[in-house]
Amino acid sequence: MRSAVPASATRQHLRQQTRERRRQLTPVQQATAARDLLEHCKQATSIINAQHIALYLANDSELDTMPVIEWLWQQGKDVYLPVLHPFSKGHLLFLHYTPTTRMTTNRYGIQEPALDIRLVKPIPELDVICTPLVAFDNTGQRLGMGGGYYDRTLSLWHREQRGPRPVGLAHDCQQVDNLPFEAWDVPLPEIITPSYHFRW
Ligand SMILES: Nc1nc2c(c(=O)[nH]1)N(C=O)[C@@H](CNc1ccc(C(=O)N[C@@H](CCC(=O)O)C(=O)O)cc1)CN2
Ligand SMILES: Nc1ncnc2c1ncn2[C@@H]1O[C@H](COP(=O)(O)OP(=O)(O)OP(=O)(O)O)[C@@H](O)[C@H]1O
Repeated sequence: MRSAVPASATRQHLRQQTRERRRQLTPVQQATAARDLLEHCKQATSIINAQHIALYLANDSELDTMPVIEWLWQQGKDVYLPVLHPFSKGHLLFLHYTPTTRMTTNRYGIQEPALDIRLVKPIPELDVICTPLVAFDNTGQRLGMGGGYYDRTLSLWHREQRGPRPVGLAHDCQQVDNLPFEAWDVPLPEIITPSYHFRW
């Protein structure tokens, strides 16, 4: 008989497993992955047609987005980064990011723009939100770091398929067979990895 393992325990276990796999990538593999990601992004209509694009700065062996960000700047696109909301727990703000933006380190050790109200972009005005993730499956289900930050950010998309379009970015080794998901988990309409552009 199968014993009942709570979904939360399985999710936690999957998080640990895929984060560990990602950490095994060598610096050369990371650099190659970042370059291959850029090549896919250059072909992605969702990105080509967007002007206001949110990305993230890599942390904990996540796929490095810096080559994509530099290419977007060259294309004259506006790039935004997530900032932990100063008082609305579990929510993100998105701030304009340029080569001269003043940066700070948030409570998770991730680099983010220093809070400046003038740089805040209301979420509905973003065209695309490139989301970090810890694991994904072959239906576009996504498992994040566990804070629910992106699930909240993408709730409009989830409910009504409007607002900024989410595009997941991940290493190939973050794909898993079966992701147990919860009602609030937002399935992604596309995920770009170094080797493939998934669309659902
Ligand atoms: N690069 C990047 N930026 C991002 C995210 C992300 O996944 N990647 N986020 C996506 O939501 C938000 C931050 N969310 C996070 C949620 C939980 C933990 C976390 O549990 N970190 C520690 C343990 C706690 C701690 O150090 O205080 C860990 O690494 O285990 C980190 C980030 C916003 N910025
Ligand atoms: N739209 C939402 N509104 C309110 N609470 C939410 C919402 N989405 C998620 N949550 C809460 O956030 C918590 C963390 O969710 P979950 O474990 O799915 O995060 P995650 O997808 O791994 O993280 P992230 O989205 O930050 O990358 C859950 O306890 C859930 O109740």
